[in-house]
Amino acid sequence: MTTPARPAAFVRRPSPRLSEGLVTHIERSDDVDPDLALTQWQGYVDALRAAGYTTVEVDPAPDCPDSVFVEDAMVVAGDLAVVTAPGAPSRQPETDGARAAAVAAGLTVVDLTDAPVEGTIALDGGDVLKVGDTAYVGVGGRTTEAGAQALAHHLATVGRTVVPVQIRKTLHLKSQVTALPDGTVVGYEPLVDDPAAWPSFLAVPEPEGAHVVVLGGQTVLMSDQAPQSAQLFRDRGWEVVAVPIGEFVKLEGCVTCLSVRLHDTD
Ligand SMILES: CN(C)C(=N)NCCC[C@H](N)C(=O)O
Repeated sequence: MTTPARPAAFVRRPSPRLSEGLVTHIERSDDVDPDLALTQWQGYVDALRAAGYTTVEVDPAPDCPDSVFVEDAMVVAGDLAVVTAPGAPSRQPETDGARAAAVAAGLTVVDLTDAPVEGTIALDGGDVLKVGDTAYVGVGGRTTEAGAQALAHHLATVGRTVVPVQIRKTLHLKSQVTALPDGTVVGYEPLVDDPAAWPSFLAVPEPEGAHVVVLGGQTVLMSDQAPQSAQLFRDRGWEVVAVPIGEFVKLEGCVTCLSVRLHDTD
């Protein structure tokens, strides 16, 4: 067992079948380019490394078109990894590799479904937005009420509290909002179910501007498809690393979905 130096991030190489990935809230694009996707994925991984992350590759799952969106297969809080129960049947085989990687990384690994909860337990990691000791969980798309309750059961063991949030407009909660360390929730208003539900909401001018990965310090990673939002973050004192991820956006992905981050304080 080799525990990666932190900050670390799990990533998963795109499947050659990426273009067959699921789309729910957007129109299917007929020009997903697997070679360009691989180049963009490598650029994303390089950006994490340049920011000081140790990247750990989860074994590829070539038969799972959406497996590059590794965030959906596990939720990590501190040293605990909760292997999820993806809401889409085609994505359920992705969890075996995620579990193996989490075990190999020396994390304490539990299965979401091992929880004393009634009802159908389903949850995608993209529905879990962590802000301090709170995990907001989007319910209504891929994640069920029982899934949120099961996550609450597991995260309670590491002192975290789950707050369910109903979602309707987007695939995942993190498709509509992400958060800065001070609790500011960032979103593109037309795609946010209820901006007023967030105590500190920052509206950005582009859909892709809603997705930030805080790399530590004052740096955020985001898509290069949101230049005005990037400027807004710069004006607020953030350094922005912008990466091209357009091939993944065509499949309803964003910067958060392409990795699972492990921080000392997470
Ligand atoms: C925060 N987001 C958006 C995610 N964590 N995952 C995106 C998964 C996209 C995939 N085609 C699907 O439909 O499952």
